[in-house]
Amino acid sequence: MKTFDQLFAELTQRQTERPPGSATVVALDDGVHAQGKKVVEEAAEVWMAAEHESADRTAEEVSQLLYRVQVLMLGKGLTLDDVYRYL
Ligand SMILES: N=c1c2ncn([C@@H]3O[C@H](COP(=O)(O)OP(=O)(O)OP(=O)(O)O)[C@@H](O)[C@H]3O)c2ncn1[C@@H]1O[C@H](COP(=O)(O)O)[C@@H](O)[C@H]1O
Repeated sequence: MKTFDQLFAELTQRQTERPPGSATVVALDDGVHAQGKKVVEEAAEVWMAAEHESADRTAEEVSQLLYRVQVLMLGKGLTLDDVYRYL
């Protein structure tokens, strides 16, 4: 189990260290256009799960959306503080 901030720290490390076999490294190399499409795709899956599936399936889709949002943030060069200052 990990928090949003812990996942972001882990993905930041992936971006810096670029270990082989990392899905995040591949997603970052795909660029912001592909990263944005993944955000939209996962957002739609969250919506569909919320309307038609269980709470647990919805939670799983939300976790994937959070992951995709973090990848896009890293792709765009954003930090957590860049976002948190608007909350
Ligand atoms: N939380 C995630 C995570 N969520 C999603 N994904 C990636 O997203 C893929 C699924 O996306 P798809 O668009 O193919 O999903 P889909 O076909 O819509 O699948 P469903 O939504 O139908 O399940 C997975 O196979 C992973 O590659 C993730 N990849 C990595 N993480 C975490 O990120 C960290 C770093 O991972 P690595 O970079 O792989 O080391 C680790 O803590 C991982 O647990």
